[in-house]
Amino acid sequence: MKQEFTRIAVKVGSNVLARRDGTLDVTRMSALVDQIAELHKSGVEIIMVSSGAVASGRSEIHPQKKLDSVDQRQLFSAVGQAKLINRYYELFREHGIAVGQVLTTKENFGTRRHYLNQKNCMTVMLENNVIPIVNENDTISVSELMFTDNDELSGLIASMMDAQALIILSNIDGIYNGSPADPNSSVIQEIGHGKDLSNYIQASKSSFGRGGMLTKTNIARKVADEGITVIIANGKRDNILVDLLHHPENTLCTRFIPAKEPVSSVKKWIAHSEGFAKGEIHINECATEVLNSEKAVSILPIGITRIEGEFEKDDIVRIMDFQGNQVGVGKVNCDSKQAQESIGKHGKRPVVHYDYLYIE
Ligand SMILES: Nc1ncnc2c1ncn2[C@@H]1O[C@H](COP(=O)(O)OP(=O)(O)O)[C@@H](O)[C@H]1O
Ligand SMILES: N[C@@H](CCC(=O)OP(=O)(O)O)C(=O)O
Repeated sequence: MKQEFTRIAVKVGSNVLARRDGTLDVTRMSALVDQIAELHKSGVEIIMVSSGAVASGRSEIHPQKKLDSVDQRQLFSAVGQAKLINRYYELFREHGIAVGQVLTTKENFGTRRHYLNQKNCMTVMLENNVIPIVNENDTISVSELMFTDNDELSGLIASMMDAQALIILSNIDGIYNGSPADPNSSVIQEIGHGKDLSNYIQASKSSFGRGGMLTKTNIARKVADEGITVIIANGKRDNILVDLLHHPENTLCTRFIPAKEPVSSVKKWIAHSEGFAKGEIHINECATEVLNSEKAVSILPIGITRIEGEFEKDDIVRIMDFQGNQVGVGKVNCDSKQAQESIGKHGKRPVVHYDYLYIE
């Protein structure tokens, strides 16, 4: 059978893997592993992003004294990740498939070198038929160092690995056009570019989830804008992964339609690096207009009105329009002092070159 996708990233949410009481649902894990093994054998390269470390550690350890939330997360994830990966390892081994663990942190996406090291690691794993199983290193990523949740991480991974599709498995069939609890609401099957979903999304999340549907939606949009199909589906449904790939038209899910224009890999990195921005470049009205047009333009000193923050050459900065709204992210060609000195001048080199500029 001809496959629509030959490289996919699959994110499995905590609540897909955890039972109501927080213990690891090994039956569900085993069913997902069977499906991934089937797809792998049919030639699809798969990168898994699996949550579940904290959830699986919680049921294993019962601390004597009350722990604060950071201590709890560190303790549960240290124990739970070992248990989780061990289960995956054994389950995939029954199919004769090798898996490897990749634990990462937000910091590892901040510099291009770390980014490329991670990419290389997962590329060599795929080349050797090893399935990478990625999770955040929850033992050391605490408070502001954390990803919003693993949806954010899965978006970064899909983009970094040039996946054709990102499948986000949660405990719900997709994005509903109202409260999922309301019998009158139904799953939105296709979401095109620029559709505002904010009215539909409730703040509620599942018992073990971290980010909720809002982060899923924001990430999905961004990733789809980079040319990657994003699918949100129910990981608790039997055979869901195989059905999504082999019978997409008959399988309930929400599908974000990808942008047609491919985005370069450097731009993909920049698009996801906003969290590392060191400063801001404010541009005038004319520069804002050109930037919003279809033209490929760089940020030139003549269009800059103000520089905020201190940055070095190659750092990431936010691009702000004349009304103070963020319009993009870019990698700077000079440090903040040089940028400051060049403001408003003609005939100078771009402060952010088009190749290193991502417009939102
Ligand atoms: N419009 C909506 N459609 C679907 N789910 C929604 C919507 N609004 C809020 N949600 C909630 O988002 C939850 C999924 O997000 P989350 O708990 O973070 O899952 P995960 O652990 O899989 O990442 C659903 O279980 C649901 O309660
Ligand atoms: N890294 C955490 C995942 C936390 C998280 O983001 O969970 P989810 O919202 O279910 O994707 C863990 O493994 O427990």
